[in-house]
Amino acid sequence: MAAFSSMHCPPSYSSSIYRGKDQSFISSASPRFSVPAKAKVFVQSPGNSHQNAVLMQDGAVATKVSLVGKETHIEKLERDLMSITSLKEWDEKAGFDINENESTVSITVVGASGDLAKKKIFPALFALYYEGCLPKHFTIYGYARSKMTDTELRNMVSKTLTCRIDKRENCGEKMDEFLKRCFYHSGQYDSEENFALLDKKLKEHEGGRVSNRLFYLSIPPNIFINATKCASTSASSGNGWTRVIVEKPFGRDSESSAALTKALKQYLNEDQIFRIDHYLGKELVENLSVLRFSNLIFEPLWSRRYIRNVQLIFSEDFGTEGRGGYFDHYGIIRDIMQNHLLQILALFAMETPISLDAEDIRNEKVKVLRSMRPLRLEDVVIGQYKSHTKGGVTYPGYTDDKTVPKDSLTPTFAAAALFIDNARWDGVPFLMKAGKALNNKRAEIRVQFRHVPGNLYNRKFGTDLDQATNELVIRVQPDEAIYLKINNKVPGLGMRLDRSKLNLHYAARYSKEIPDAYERLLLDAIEGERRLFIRSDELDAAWSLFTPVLAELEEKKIIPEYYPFGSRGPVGAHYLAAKYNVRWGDLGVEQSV
Ligand SMILES: NC(=O)C1=CN([C@@H]2O[C@H](COP(=O)(O)OP(=O)(O)OC[C@H]3O[C@@H](n4cnc5c(N)ncnc54)[C@H](OP(=O)(O)O)[C@@H]3O)[C@@H](O)[C@H]2O)C=CC1
Ligand SMILES: O=C1O[C@H](COP(=O)(O)O)[C@@H](O)[C@H](O)[C@H]1O
Repeated sequence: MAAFSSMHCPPSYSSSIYRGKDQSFISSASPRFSVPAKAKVFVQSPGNSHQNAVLMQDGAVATKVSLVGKETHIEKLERDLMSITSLKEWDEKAGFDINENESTVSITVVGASGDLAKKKIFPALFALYYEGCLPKHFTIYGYARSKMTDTELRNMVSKTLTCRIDKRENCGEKMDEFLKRCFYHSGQYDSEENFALLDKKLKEHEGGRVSNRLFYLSIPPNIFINATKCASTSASSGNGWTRVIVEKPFGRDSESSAALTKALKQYLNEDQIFRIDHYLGKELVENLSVLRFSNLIFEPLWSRRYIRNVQLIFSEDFGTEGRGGYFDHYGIIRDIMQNHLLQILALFAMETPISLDAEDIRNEKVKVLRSMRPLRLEDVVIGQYKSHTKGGVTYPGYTDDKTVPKDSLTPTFAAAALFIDNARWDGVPFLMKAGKALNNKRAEIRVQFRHVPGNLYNRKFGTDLDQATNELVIRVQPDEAIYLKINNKVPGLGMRLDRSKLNLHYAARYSKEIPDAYERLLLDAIEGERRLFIRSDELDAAWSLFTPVLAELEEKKIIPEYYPFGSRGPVGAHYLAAKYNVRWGDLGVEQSV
């Protein structure tokens, strides 16, 4: 059967076959098949009246699936292969064996000695292993310049691995098994020879099987291109797929991003590039589309007709902590808004995609981004945290970080008002707020609905109608929840109203621990599922919204509003919201639910 199928790690769309374009069907199972690069078509579901064909593009599985008989979709397929109705027959005709014993996946973490690798990537890979989501034959290689033996890597990695709260059974044993599959190769990021040596080692582990290779570039952006070049020229798979996960930042403006894309495409096809935005892998971000498109009650309200404003809020209660050198070159707008918050906005605001196919979803996201007005300077407020002493403890200011220039104007906080000029969202402010060293850590989406016209109960709310507005809150983290604030009669003989919450609190509703975003994204990359990765045109559209204002902020040397470490951030954010008749929803007294 399929190399990576497992009862424990269903892909996002597993066990469902759903309708795509022109009555075509998209099979969830398809991306799980590891098919050699030369394959053109693969027909599955023998005996099923909806025979599915999976088109291959440059060695990657594209989930465009057609009903047999729909000539428009199958014209391009090779006729002799069209008649194939079983895996066995495919193997015989195509001359490949895709039995799971015959294929491998090698995952190379480039920059394995770094912060992200330790904090997120290795733990996510272990979680996938624990859940039985990695293929039978897999090998993990750490690659970096630091000198380390396999044992030293294993020691380093072992300190970062944790067991799930709800799944501790055999966890220690599983860790040992996992660590035995981890190896290390020391090399320079710009050395084809060093990557060729890695290739040799990978081949030894692959033992002549079809080799699929995933490179995770967990390195500073200035070395992305060299590492891609070397990995692609000296360590690509000869008979399977090769994919590269690229971490953000994808440039620092339209021009540098386009240059990065161009350079990457010298060595890789777009289909091989997996630009990661880990917010897309977060449970509640993934759930956004489910909430909208599989509940009748939300989609009809999802427009300027009923929604007054949308707020996308990110805050952290710690500073740049050791990442000041990186951060100072980028700032909060590039670090959080241009990617994480904008991606959420696009998913939130997009039209219904034709299907759940990656390209259909990404097409809709691009349309939203292209319908947006570039951000204007007058719609942005920036801030920077300064040192603050509280309870006898002194918290450092941003420029106290030794890697940050003393006169840095880099924003660690920003608020912005964005607009989508399309029929659905015309005039609705989308407010973003992102900051470090604030009073709490959270990420949420707040949807404030319009006032009820001619509300019979207006008198009960006094003059502040905002108090009575319905608000839908999607709390992405921490303590995931979706709740809707409604007006309700307080039980009793009188007529007193209060605001109550219809509350879906994940910890109370689901006993299962929520997987880390990196787990989902790594699994998707292994399976060739691109839905949660950023396509180059999305990236271009995202940069064109922010590039002009970023340039203006820098050219005009706009001074950020200073705010104390641990505070609620600059007051300018309130004025910006007030300009559009909005009040930030996170500032009211709101008990955690
Ligand atoms: N850390 C995080 O929380 C997040 C990081 N990212 C992105 O992920 C990527 C990796 O991040 P992170 O792990 O923090 O990065 P690190 O700064 O920890 O760098 C990773 C590794 O790259 C090597 N390296 C560092 N600087 C240089 C340099 N100037 N020249 C050559 N090699 C260098 C080092 O390995 P060695 O010296 O052994 O070769 C280091 O261990 C970056 O692109 C970052 O922007 C994205 C989101 C969050
Ligand atoms: O991409 C980034 O994200 C982290 C926040 O991620 P989270 O999953 O912990 O919310 C942020 O700290 C970092 O500055 C940024 O580069």
